[in-house]
Amino acid sequence: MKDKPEVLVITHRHTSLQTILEQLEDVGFVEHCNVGGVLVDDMSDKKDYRPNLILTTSQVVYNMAKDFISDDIPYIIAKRSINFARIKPLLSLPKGSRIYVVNDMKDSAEEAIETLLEVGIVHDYIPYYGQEDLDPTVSIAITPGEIDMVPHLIKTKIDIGNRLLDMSTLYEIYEFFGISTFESNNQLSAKYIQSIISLMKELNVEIIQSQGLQKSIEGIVDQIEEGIIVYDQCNQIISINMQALKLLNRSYIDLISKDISRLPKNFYQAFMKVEMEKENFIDIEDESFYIRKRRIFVGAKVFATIILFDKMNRIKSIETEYRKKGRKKGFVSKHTFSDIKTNSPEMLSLIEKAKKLAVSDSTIFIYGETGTGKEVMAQAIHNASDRSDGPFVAVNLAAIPESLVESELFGYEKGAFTGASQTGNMGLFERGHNGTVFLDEIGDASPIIQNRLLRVLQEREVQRVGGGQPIPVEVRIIAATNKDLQELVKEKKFREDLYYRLNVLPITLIPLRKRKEDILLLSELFAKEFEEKLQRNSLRFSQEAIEAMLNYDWPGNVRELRNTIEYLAHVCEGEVTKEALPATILEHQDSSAISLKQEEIIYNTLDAKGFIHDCHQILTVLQKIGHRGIGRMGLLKLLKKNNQTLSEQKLRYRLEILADMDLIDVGRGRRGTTINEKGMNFLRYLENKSVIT
Ligand SMILES: Nc1ncnc2c1ncn2[C@@H]1O[C@H](COP(=O)(O)OP(=O)(O)OP(=O)(O)O)[C@@H](O)[C@H]1O
Repeated sequence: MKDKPEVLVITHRHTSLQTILEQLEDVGFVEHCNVGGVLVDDMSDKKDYRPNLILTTSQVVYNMAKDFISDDIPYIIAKRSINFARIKPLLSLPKGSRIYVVNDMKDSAEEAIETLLEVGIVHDYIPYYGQEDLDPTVSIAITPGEIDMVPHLIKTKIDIGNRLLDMSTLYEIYEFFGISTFESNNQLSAKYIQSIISLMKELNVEIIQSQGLQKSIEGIVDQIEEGIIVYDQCNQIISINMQALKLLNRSYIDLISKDISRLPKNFYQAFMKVEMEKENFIDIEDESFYIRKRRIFVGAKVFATIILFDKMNRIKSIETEYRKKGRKKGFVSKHTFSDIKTNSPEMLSLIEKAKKLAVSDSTIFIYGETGTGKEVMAQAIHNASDRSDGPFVAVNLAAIPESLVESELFGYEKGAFTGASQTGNMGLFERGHNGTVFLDEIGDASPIIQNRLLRVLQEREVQRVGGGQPIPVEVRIIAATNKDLQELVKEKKFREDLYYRLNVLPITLIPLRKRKEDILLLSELFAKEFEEKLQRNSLRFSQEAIEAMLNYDWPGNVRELRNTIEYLAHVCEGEVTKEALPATILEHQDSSAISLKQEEIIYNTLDAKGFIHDCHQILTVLQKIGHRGIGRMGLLKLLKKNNQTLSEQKLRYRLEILADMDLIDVGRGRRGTTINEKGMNFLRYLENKSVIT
């Protein structure tokens, strides 16, 4: 069995620790993680604390614990809420009383006051944490579990018990480990709603409302953007959020604690007839709605029902936005391996490897920083494979909203909802049949998407929304990401089993800063492209501009370089000076990197033009001639003797470049051309570089 991740709870007080551990057990969290606890005062440097997550009750406690735990362990500071079941005595206190709130530390006493105020129990609170001076006019004290600390003189002592982790903290912990809070064996939501119910039972609803207690309960459901209604097994509405009230055009008082049949008739009928756990699309009063209904179980017993609903046009506008962002590419791939321009030996050997992998049918996993050409590579692989006649379907997983995943990836049956096409709609996997599906930004897939993808990869079939037979799909998967998936797996944010299914044939693209030779090559290529597009004069990069571009890190890689050149093609006439470069490049000159040697810059410039070999020959001849110098025709002859056949025009152009770079001095009249000191240094550099033959 796989080891469960570990959570270490660190508190100051024993009772808090006990309460939190019990609560984590109650909500079923211990099924997912091993939970341990320690009092901060008991921590020792003899022990090696290495949990996956630390949960502490305050920043102060975390700071105290820091001596014994490594900085890189993530931590959550718990927000704690009052135990609703224990607050009854507070409701009968005279309004505006002066009350001590007693706790072991100033921070925790103040936090308890804040919580009391937040839930609407408003009095004149004074934090008490053991001060000597007592205010004789105060006769009431409230404490969350520290009854022994309450001064003897205080007449009325109310212990509201230890505070519980509030829902947002519980959600944060679940989210950290990528545990879906809606999984059927997960009782978090159920327990949460159960606590609301027991509160409702125990307290008179009117008192709660007058005290504003419901505020914190709704606070949570209100954060959800869809309409949400929760009703219990007696059909009583126990929670309803703002969005639902807006969609139903009703007020809170109209519906809370009322029978579910009190909802507007059309909605009530629609909610009752929709299928559980399915995407349902229904027309209500000329408007299409998306409805999803699910039961919450405690053990095997149905405990409550949640309805999530929203207008289709809001979902559609999310969809439109998504289509704009994620699906603009269509189903064809235009790039081939020859579009991947590079002079980098590592990239060239990577391309050779990719060509070999292309012919296999296995899943390919491309890792690379943003803009390094992952999609270009994926398209090239597709076009070099046996599937090149089939479709290439690109899916950007970071762009698909959760509510659309199912229908986008797997399609839907005809009539699944109003406005759906009569023939139904194919999902992206079906569209990719006999071709390639490119899953871009796979590292951004939510746990739910990850689950569904895993199922498709395992079973190689999809089922459309709205039922029907499973449809076999024959696709090759190429996945890509710029995230460290292994790290995400370690952090439990990415399913390990999915990772291994994807990471069959890995390819890692090299960032531009690690293949500086490509900066000039690609700059020249992009310059040509934009010169033609914009009908501009050809761009020439000054030596200083080149140096600055080589010294820049290009975090957006090839895409950033391309955008930069497009910008330069617009703003520069002819020469690109250093000053013309975008501010980001000038501001982020990587001063920590050893700036490139001058020879290296010259080399890169000549290499980008494909002139290295010719210039090497020219400089060698000039070196032999020495300071006497030689005219162009004489040089041409000597080069010919060395089997170097250049036309006069080509030689003239190369000499111009060498002179521009200040490697040779071109004599006027009878004085010939000579190599200068800088040229000699460069020649030595070339000779040391083994690539020159
Ligand atoms: N070697 C290359 N030669 C020419 N153009 C390239 C090369 N690599 C990338 N490009 C161009 O750079 C841009 C970014 O490439 P692409 O979209 O494939 O990157 P990506 O790694 O998929 O980016 P992201 O992670 O942001 O999705 C595109 O315009 C692409 O054509």
